[in-house]
Amino acid sequence: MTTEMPSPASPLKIGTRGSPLALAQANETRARLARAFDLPFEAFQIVIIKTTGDKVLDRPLKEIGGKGLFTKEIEEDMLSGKIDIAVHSMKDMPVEQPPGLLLDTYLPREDVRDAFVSLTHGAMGDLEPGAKVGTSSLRRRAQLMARRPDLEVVEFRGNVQTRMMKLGNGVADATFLAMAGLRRLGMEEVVKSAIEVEEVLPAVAQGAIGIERRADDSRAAKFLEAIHDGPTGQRLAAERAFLAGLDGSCETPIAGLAELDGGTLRLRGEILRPDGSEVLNDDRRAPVEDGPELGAAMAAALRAEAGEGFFDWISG
Ligand SMILES: NCc1[nH]cc(CCC(=O)O)c1CC(=O)O
Repeated sequence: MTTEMPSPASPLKIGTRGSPLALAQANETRARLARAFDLPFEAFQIVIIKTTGDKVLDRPLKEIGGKGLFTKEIEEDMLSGKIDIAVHSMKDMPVEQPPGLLLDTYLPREDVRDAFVSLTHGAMGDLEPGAKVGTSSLRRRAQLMARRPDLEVVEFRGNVQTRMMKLGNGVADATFLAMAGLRRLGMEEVVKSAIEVEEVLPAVAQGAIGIERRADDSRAAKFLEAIHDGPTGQRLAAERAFLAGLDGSCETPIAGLAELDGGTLRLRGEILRPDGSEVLNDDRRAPVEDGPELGAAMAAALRAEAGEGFFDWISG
């Protein structure tokens, strides 16, 4: 079977959420595809899909609950053929995909660090006791409370523009955002300081863009193979195995980062009680091809160290 080339008359359809960050990521994917195959941009069509997570803005995500809040509608449209591929922030993706879909293509990873963002303070250390930090991330909340129990955490949702407005209105004195997202939005100027991973370990898969497709779509497979970044894939294999081994989702305060050092993969992992009162860390190395085993082994070790109560507390 020869692969039909996408053309402006018969484009490859790229599904995405409509947020500014999601659109920037979809456009980056489109540009990379067009460049790799020397095709016009119009051979790749961006299709915006509204998800439950986009519709419900007035409640914390953990209250709305359920996996795939930002992906269900997109995956349904892919299975029904309305779109061919979908672009996602890997940080937000469940470790397993629905039957018939594959998520195994990654663009080169951006900066993995969190950024300290504030209109009034330069770094976390400048915040006076009682200062308010806005975040809706359980990981960032727990990490902050572990380091600075004297600060107040306030619930903070919405896109980057909304969060900057809330800082301006005094809802919070500071917030944490991923460097990667701010870079992709061209908004790096709001960053007061980048937080090194030794200080705050980022979320699993932070800074990585993944592209999903139907398992039986050979045309999509051929196109995605050309833009896949192997090293990012090796790193995410370890990180996502770690998350899977902890039954982790966006509802669990877990951090993890894999890095390549020649033929060696270094994985750092962290689990926290939601109130930051206990933090468990691990740091291990393995050959690059053993990422899944490395992640699973670290998850098992931290699970054993934490004991049952640690996780009951998380889900309770
Ligand atoms: N959960 C929201 C989300 N998902 C991906 C990013 C940023 C881009 C990335 O980490 O790849 C963000 C915002 C943030 O954490 O600042």
